[in-house]
Amino acid sequence: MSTIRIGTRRSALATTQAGQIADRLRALGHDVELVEIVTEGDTNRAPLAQMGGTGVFATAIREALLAGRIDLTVHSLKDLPTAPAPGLTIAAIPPREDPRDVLVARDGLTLGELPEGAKVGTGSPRREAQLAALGLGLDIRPIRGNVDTRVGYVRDGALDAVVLAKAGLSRLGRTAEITEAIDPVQMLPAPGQGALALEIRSDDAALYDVVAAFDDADTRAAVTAERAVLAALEAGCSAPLGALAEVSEELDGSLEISLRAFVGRTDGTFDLRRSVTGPVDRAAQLGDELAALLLEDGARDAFESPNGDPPDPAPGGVLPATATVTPIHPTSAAEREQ
Ligand SMILES: NCc1[nH]cc(CCC(=O)O)c1CC(=O)O
Repeated sequence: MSTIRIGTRRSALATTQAGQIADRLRALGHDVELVEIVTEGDTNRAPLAQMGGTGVFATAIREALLAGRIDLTVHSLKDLPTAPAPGLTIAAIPPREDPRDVLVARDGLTLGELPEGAKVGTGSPRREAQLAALGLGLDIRPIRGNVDTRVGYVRDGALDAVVLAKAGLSRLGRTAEITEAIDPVQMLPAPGQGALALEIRSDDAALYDVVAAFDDADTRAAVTAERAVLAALEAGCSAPLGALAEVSEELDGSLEISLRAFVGRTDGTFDLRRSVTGPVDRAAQLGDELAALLLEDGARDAFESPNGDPPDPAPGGVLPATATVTPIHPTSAAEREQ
């Protein structure tokens, strides 16, 4: 097989994730080359929520895939829109890292030890809403930037703490800076957090056969359930929504998913948490059922700001339960943007 070109963003996290997959492919005897792709999310420093919604990071990379400039890309699944990309296939979802959010605080402090009024940085409405719901009187500050920049705000004293995904820190070898792994009872992660998605062109059957071996069925089932909640609520990646599915083995040997979700308001005035359980082969339906429960109990209110502004619409759609190889359907750039 010819050289496998892996497209990656320039950030430390993106190149590390792509590099780890490159290493695994090389260990199987393949030639691999990393190709850097610049995305709008990398060049525009505006808050992501203001930058045209879902898929800021994914769009440019997917265009490079469809154009044949690269053969494979490694997405952070939580940054990937739920709408399927015509002509592309998620060939593998490898075993997930710890999906939890973590606190990096000054002086080794935990959430409970932070003083009232402590400045906590996050650019995520989901994290902001769940921090606010704790009722600790924290002063939540909007921040953006890569992992190094965000941790830097604590190190240089600008902030008392920041909240980050544990998976990002562990992939960068920086777990020593974590001062608390936040219990999902307090903070549910983003759908797909800690998982990677390996995407290829749908007609690249040879590469599919190589990459599909990296797929982990339990992780795929879990993130399918989580992303179904996101899609059914038409929430988009910047909504104050958290979801976590955990797969466990029952006494009879069958595999069960336990799925929890949160929707809230960033000011903490709305906080709704519900859960469902069921067999792994019903992952997507469980997500739909949980979304229906949340809607029944007023989830729509969470996505409307207190001044009554309607939420940003986002396209629906769920990740396929199993990857399929389908021929490319030519699509316009406008359709791919969705
Ligand atoms: N939105 C940025 C982003 N995308 C994926 C990760 C971390 C790794 C992961 O969740 O897979 C991060 C950093 C963070 O949220 O702290």
